[in-house]
Amino acid sequence: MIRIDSLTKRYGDLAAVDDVTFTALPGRVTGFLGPNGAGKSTTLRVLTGLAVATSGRATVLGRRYADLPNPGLEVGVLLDASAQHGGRTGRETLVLAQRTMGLAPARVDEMLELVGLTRTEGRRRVRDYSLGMRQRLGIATALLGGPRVLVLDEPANGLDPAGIRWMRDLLRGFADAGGTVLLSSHLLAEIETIADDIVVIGHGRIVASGTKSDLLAGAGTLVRADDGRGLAAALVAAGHQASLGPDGTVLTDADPATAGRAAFAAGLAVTELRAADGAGLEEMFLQLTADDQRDPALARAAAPATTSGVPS
Ligand SMILES: Nc1ncnc2c1ncn2[C@@H]1O[C@H](COP(=O)(O)OP(=O)(O)OP(=O)(O)O)[C@@H](O)[C@H]1O
Repeated sequence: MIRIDSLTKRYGDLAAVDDVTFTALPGRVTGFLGPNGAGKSTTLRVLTGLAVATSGRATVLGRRYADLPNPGLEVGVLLDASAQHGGRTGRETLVLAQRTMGLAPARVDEMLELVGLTRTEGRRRVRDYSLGMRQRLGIATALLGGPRVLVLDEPANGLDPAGIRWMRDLLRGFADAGGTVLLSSHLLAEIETIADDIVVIGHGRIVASGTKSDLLAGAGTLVRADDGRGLAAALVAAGHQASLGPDGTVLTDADPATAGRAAFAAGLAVTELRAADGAGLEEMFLQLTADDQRDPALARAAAPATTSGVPS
């Protein structure tokens, strides 16, 4: 289990992470979702002891990362696949980690095989690896010590579609076997296909979190009319929460039939009406995390779908 508790990390005046609290549970894949600069990497860096928190606490399996005697045996970490030493071969990279962790040498070849790097590729220098191959090597290093927890920052970067499917299956299997997976991404679609629980961060703050199904179920209804502003006002006047998105669609917490009736009562012709589902989640993600598009009404509309943390 991973616990992030009232975590704040400041760089001068900037609160890169601002009072963030959430939990990643065993047996589940938790997606940590946010746009560029939202504070995902900073949170993961504090969690893995690479940055010091200004306040609050981050623990893995009940302890701070720095207090784990042989961390690689407890938690596998991949924060930046391109940061691996370019002058070493993939195999050497794994051998070094294997010796540092005090593992049997056979683990190296097992891991190369597991991540789909051939013997020939294992003998090539990392500087000659594609980004996708570096991700695979990074995942091999993370899994080497047989940890119960995985922390991955944008692990799908550089992977081709088959690679993404491979990684998804690998992480699913890891969680199904009782492991805890926390992975970050700025891509909703990626998180949506892989995660059981989703934590959305924007401008250093958690803006929504819960199970994926809760977030999807609470995504509401998307309605469009020629007069979007009038439509949003009519829905609010009828007692619903509604917000006008940048593309003219209105996201409301009313069900589709109720939203359609409210528009009809206001004399507005509806040109599109559907359950928001994933589109609603995307809309919510975009609006809750982008300063210039943020709309307090939408934040309120999203509120019933959110919880203070991933349910335990
Ligand atoms: N060492 C640092 N010094 C100063 N500011 C920093 C430092 N590290 C991160 N920041 C700032 O903190 C904020 C959060 O950055 P962070 O890298 O955590 O975002 P992110 O969500 O991981 O983004 P991305 O998806 O682009 O990787 C950004 O405004 C970034 O510029």
